[in-house]
Amino acid sequence: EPLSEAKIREITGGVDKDAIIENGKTSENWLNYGLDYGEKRYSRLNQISTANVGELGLAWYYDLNSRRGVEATPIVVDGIMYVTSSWSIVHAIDARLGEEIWTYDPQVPRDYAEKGCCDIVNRGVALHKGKVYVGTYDGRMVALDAATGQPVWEVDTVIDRDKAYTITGAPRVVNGKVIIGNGGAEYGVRGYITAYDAETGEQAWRWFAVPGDPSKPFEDESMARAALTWDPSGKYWEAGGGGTMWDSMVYDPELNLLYVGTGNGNPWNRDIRSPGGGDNLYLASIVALNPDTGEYVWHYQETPGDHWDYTSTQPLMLADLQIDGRERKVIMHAPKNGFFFVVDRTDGEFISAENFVEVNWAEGYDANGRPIEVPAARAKDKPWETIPSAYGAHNWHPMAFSEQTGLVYIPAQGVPLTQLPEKDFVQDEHKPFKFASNSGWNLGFALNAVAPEAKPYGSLIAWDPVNQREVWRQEYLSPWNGGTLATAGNLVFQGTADGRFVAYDATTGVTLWQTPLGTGAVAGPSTYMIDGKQYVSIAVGWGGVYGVANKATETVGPGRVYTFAVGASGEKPKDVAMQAGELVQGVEYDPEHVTAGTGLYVSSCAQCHGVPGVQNGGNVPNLGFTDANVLRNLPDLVLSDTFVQGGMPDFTGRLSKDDVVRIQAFIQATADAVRPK
Ligand SMILES: O=C(O)c1cc(C(=O)O)c2c(n1)C(=O)C(=O)c1cc(C(=O)O)[nH]c1-2
Ligand SMILES: [Ca+2]
Repeated sequence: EPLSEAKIREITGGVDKDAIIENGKTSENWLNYGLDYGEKRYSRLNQISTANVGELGLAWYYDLNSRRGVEATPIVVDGIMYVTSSWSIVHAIDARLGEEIWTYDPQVPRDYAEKGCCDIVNRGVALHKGKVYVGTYDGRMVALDAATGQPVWEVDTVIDRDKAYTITGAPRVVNGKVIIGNGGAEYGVRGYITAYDAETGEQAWRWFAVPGDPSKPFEDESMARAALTWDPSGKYWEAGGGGTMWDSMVYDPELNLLYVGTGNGNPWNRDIRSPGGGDNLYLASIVALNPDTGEYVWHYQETPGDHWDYTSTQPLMLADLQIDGRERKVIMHAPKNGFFFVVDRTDGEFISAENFVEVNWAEGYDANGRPIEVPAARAKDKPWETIPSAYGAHNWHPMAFSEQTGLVYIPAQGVPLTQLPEKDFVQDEHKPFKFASNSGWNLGFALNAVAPEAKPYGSLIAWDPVNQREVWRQEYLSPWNGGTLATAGNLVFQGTADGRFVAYDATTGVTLWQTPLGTGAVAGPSTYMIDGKQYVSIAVGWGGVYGVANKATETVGPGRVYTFAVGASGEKPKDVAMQAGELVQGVEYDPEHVTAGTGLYVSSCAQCHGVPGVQNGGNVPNLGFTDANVLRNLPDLVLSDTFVQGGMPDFTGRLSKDDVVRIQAFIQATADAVRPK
C-alpha cells in the first residue's frame, strides 16, 4: 500500500535536531548525510553481522535514470528514502518496496556542466521538519515539500553570476538553518558558506574563507587577520582566491560549533596567487564557526600556502578518543595531502598527524602542527611529481569510524600527476596546453607535461587514529573507490571502482561477502531499520573527477540504488557488457597539425575525454575509441549544440573550424601511435 501524503508529512515532520541526536543512540534511521551530526558513519545496528552477512541478498533496486556520477548517501526515515542523482535530481523512494514516491528535477541548464570541475554530481539532500533541501549544480538552494516534491522556496546562493560557482555538496541543517558552500576554485572564485532560515529561505549569515579586496572594508575580523597572510601584489581578490567549502560540514551540539573544511587556492600555484608567499588563510583548513551567527571561532590550517590543490574539504569526523590517558574531543580528518589529522575540536589545538599513504611534499608535522616541507615541492622552474596528487590521497568519498574497533576506514588512493609551473600566466586566458582553460580553469601549472613515474592505486585502509598507524589494508584494482560504512555487526561496507559491493570483518579486513553492482560505486552506503529488519543501501553511478575519463569495470550500468537484506533473493538486472573499444582508424589528417592540436585538446577536451587511446573513457567517451565517421565530422559536432544535453559545450566562438581540424589530427595521430604494431 503506497504511503499517503499525510503519512509522509507526519514522518518527515518529526525530523529535527532532537531527532538526529536521539537517533544517534539507536541508528534506526539515517537522518543526516554522515548519519549523526559528527558524521562517523558508525551505525549501532547489529542485526546484520559477521555471522550472517554472507546471507545478504537483494531486497530491491531502483533506477535513477542517470548515466553520470552518483555521489549521494541515501537519507532514510521510517522507510522513506531521499537520494539524488546527476544534475541534482532528487528521488523520494518508498524503501519498503523500492518504488518511486516522487522525483524533482531542478532543470539545471545543461550548458552549466562545464562550470564545475568534476562531473555533474550531487552528494545528497538534507531533511528537516517535512522539507527536503537540495543544492543544485548551478548554485541554487531549493526546499521541497517532503511529501510531494513541490518546491516551497528557492534562493540563488551565487554572489557573482560571472563566476563559475556550483554546488555539489549535501546541505546540512543546524539549529533551524540550512547551510551550504559552493565549488569553483579551479576556475577562480572566492569561497564562502551561507546559512538560510530553513522555513523561509531568508539568508541568516555568510562566511568567506579568504579575504576580498584589502582596499575595501573587511566583512569581519577573521578576514582582516587572513589578509595579513596574502601578498597583495598578486591581486588575489581579482581571481577570487579560492577556499571553496564544497563538501564537509559537521556539527557538535554540545559545543554548538560547526566545522567546515576549506578548499584549494586559485590559481593552484602560490607563486602567482601570492608571489611573496604566505600561508594564505583560510585555504586548506579546518574552520570552526558559530552556526547561529557564522562567526569565526578558530582554525587549523593543514596545508599552509597550498600549492598542490591539497583541499581540506574531505569528510570531517567528530569522536571522543582516549589519548595519553585523557579523553579528548577530537576531529579526525584525512584530507587530500596524505596526512591523517587528529585535532582538538574545542579549540583547534593540533594533536597529531601521520601520513596514511606515501607522501613526498612533507616529512611530517612538527609539534606546533606545521608541516616540515620538502623544498623541491615548490620548485619554480622544474616539474614536480605530486604524491599525493590533486586527486587526493583521499577525496570526498566518506570514511567511517567504528566505535567497536576504534578504527577509521579510509578510501585511500594514488593517481599519478606532475605539475610544471606555468610561465607568463594570465588569469582567464584560453591558451593551448593550459589545462581546461577553454572552460575557464586557472591552475598556473601545466599538468603531466612530463610523464609521472608513480603507479595508480586504490586501497581501503583501516587506521588506528590514537596510535596513528595502519592496522590492515585491502588493495584494489583501481583508485576512486566508494565511501565506507561501519556497523555494530563488526562490519565495514564499501562499494568499489571495479563494481562490487563488499562487506569486510571490521577487525581483520577479511572479505565476508560481495556482490556485483554492474558499474563502479563511489558514494557512501547507508543502513537503517524498517519494521524490525535491517537494510543496507548504496547508490551507484560511476563518475566524479576521476570517473569521467577512466573506468575499472567491464560493464556499464545506469545510476541505481541497491538495497540488501539478510535472506532476500531479488534478481539483479542484467549488466550491459562494454563494447571492447577499437582504436579509431583511417581519418585523414595533416601531420603538421598534430602539435597545435595537442595544445588545443589539452585546453578544451582533456578534462572530460582524457588521453585518446590511452585512458579507456569513464562516463564520458574516450575519443581514441570513437567511430571514424564521428571523428571525420568533429568540426560539425564540436561547433554545434549536438551534445549540449549531455553536458558538452558548443565551442562556437571559442574554437574555429581550423582549430577543430587540428584537434582531429591529434586524436587520430595519438590513436595511431598507441595502436599495437
Ligand atoms: O575547488 C573546488 O571548488 C572543487 C569543487 C569540487 C566539487 O564541487 O565537486 C571538487 C574539487 N574542487 C576537487 O578538487 C576535487 O578533487 C573534486 C572531486 C570531486 C568529485 O565529485 O569527484 N569534486 C571535486
Ligand atoms: Ca579543487
